[in-house]
Amino acid sequence: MDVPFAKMNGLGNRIIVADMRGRGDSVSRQAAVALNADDATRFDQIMAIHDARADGTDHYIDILNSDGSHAQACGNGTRCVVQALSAETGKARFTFQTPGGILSAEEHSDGMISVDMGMPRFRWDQIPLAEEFHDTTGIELQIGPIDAPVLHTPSVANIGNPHAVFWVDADVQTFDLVRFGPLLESHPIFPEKANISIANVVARDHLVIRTWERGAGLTEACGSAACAALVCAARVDKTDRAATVTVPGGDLKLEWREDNHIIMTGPAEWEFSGVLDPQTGQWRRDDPGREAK
Ligand SMILES: N[C@@H](CCC[C@H](N)C(=O)O)C(=O)O
Repeated sequence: MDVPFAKMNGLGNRIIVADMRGRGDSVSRQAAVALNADDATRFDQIMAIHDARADGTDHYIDILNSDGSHAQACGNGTRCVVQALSAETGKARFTFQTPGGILSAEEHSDGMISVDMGMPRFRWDQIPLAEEFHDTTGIELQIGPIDAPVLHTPSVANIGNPHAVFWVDADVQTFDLVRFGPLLESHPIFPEKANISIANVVARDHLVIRTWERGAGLTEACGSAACAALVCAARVDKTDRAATVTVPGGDLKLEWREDNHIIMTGPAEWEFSGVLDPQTGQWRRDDPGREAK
């Protein structure tokens, strides 16, 4: 039976929110391939809303990357889920169980949405890495010629999902992330692969990043990568604990609170709604009158 869905985005991170409540299945890999084959529904992540599976939570959220792999966290996608559920219920606060843990989120009166992305983890076996590194603020990894690496010594963090952040003092757009990203994403040092970001600290309260996402490739925004860049910078005093992180799609406001929780605030945008078959990916619009603004 078909399910309602919304095509949305979080600063250009292409999100499909699928309403799987009341069903025992999730969106199939076949459906993901079919949706990605259509320009209108091509996505970076699918956020599948399921009935709650843990006390004190509103829903379980399953996260699918565009290559069919499952992710543990999706900051931009979580904001889209909040906006969709808030429009349906009139509620502003939600608690979700995700594969990466329990997330709380709130939609503010100005439409911005804050997500508590939980606490970062920095131990080598929490990222995870394939070998022991005592100092994860900069691990031995580089790309390019041995004597003149293009990118090297990344910081690593787990934000529910694994991240590597390479620091540069140049425009992040000038690095060939399309070439380097897939090589680094699947580097043997990352047994669960990794999201690869290039980060430029432009001020103590402002970073600019660009991300090659695990399982999705180059995206306009990656919320968990923005969180990784901030905490990796702040833990070595490159920045303060609160900063704006600029991604190609726009700005996110982040705060790494003293209680070790990371709060990410940003927008979500509805594009169109429809219904889809979660097994085949066949879909149709159901609300032609309510086109994106
Ligand atoms: N775009 C997401 C991250 C989605 C998951 C990531 N590709 C992974 O597999 O770890 C975000 O906004 O956090």
